Amino acid sequence: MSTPRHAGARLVVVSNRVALPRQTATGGLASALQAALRERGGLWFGWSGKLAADTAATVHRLHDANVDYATIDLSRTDYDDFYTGFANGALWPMLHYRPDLVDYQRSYLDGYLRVNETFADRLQQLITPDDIIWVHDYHLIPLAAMLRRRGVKNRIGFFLHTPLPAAGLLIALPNHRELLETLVSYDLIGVHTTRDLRALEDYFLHETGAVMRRDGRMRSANGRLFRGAAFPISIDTAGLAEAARNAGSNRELGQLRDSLEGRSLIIGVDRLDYSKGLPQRFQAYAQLLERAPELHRRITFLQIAPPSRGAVLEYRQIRRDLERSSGHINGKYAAPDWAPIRYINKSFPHKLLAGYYRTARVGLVTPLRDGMNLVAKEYVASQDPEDPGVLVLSRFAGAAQELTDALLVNPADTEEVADALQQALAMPLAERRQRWNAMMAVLRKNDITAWCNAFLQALGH
Ligand SMILES: O=P(O)(O)OC[C@H]1O[C@H](O[C@H]2O[C@H](CO)[C@@H](O)[C@H](O)[C@H]2O)[C@H](O)[C@@H](O)[C@@H]1O
Ligand SMILES: O=c1ccn([C@@H]2O[C@H](COP(=O)(O)OP(=O)(O)O)[C@@H](O)[C@H]2O)c(=O)[nH]1
Repeated sequence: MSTPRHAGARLVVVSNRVALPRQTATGGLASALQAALRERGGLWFGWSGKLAADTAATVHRLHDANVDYATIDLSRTDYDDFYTGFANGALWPMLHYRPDLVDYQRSYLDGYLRVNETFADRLQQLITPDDIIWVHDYHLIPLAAMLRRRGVKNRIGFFLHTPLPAAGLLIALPNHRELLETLVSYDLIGVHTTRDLRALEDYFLHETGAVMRRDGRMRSANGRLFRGAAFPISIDTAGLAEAARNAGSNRELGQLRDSLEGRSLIIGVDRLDYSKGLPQRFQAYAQLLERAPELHRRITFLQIAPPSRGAVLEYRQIRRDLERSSGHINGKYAAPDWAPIRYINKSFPHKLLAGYYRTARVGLVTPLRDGMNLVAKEYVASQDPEDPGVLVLSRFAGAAQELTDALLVNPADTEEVADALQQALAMPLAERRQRWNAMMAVLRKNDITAWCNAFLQALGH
């Protein structure tokens, strides 16, 4: 076998969201890349998460545990147009099959392109010709094209962390071709699942005039060779399992356990995002309470939902809706000594979450669409092998392609979700173990290191 070109080369990761040391990373991209980079080392370049008078006036440098960080601030206007406006007001809903929520404005697209140009300028000053560059997510689609225009010849890979809908939907995005065709400047485009890959190839072959070659690469209309492939992202499986094992002495975990007084815990952990299916999840839980009075006082549903992207209208709306709906459920079913739902708009550190997951009899993960959903994988990895809990998982999370031993549900079918909750709560130990072992085998094989190596191996060839 030939030596992959990436062997020994420095890895330069570029993403909008960067998990700076000692920050709680609420978002799968940040959690996953943090784990991948700590293992392999390299440079991580992206947004600092802060606003300043001017975009990228300074490049902030930091070194911690094998990783160099280089981050830039954004001006208020660039944050509004690039992050809130185009990336999360137009691209995110489109990529999550919600064209009805797309708020497309030319000024947002201009801001998006402007920030990508700034990323290209700053990045060019940080890289050397041997570096392998790995760009992440929908915020930075045109970055490679902009780097190529500046003469950068390095291998450049791209990974899309969201789902990719079918071409028939993508073409509803104004100027889709100008934007998406820039992807051909990458040497490799990674997506999570084979469904996303089919959509990618279909888009290029049928909408842009690219052709598929015998070796699996595509040739774009302007003659560039590039390739798409599926790499389901994963977690630090062994690390999570260890954190969950060791969480026992944590004071906050002890407080949660004491407060349960022997009740079975159902846990949900999601950014407060309309793609996560939270209103439907709350409705399914209410249906369970309605149909199974014998479960009253015997179960508690803990939903952790840190606020996210609050500058986008839909995110503020969903927050209000869920406050109403959780209040309604407690108002209707609670007793003086029992609240059926605990709903928390706060983020928790990974290590504590691992203990919470292990305490929960059921992990409830029901996004309407999700690129992968790392919470589903973290829940499984955190379980006690002797007494594992049950994962109820949406068919429309990328994770469902691998975690086929979860109880798979359609999140829009709230009766089905209520059925699955009932089944999970009553599941005998032997079946729980058998399902957990099967899922854990998948996660041991495809952990974050395997994911990172698979992508870089493919990019190196
Ligand atoms: O950076 P934010 O705007 O605060 O949002 C957090 C991240 O959300 C999305 O995460 C995705 O990546 C996960 C890992 O691949 C995946 O499991 C999940 O399904 C995706 O939703 C977004 O794609 C990231 O860019 C954001 O940083
Ligand atoms: O309070 C919280 C909530 C979430 N997360 C982490 O945020 C990530 C969420 O990733 P996922 O892929 O499930 O969804 P995303 O938010 O990226 O769409 C997971 O690693 C969670 O452990 C966290 O650390 N603290």
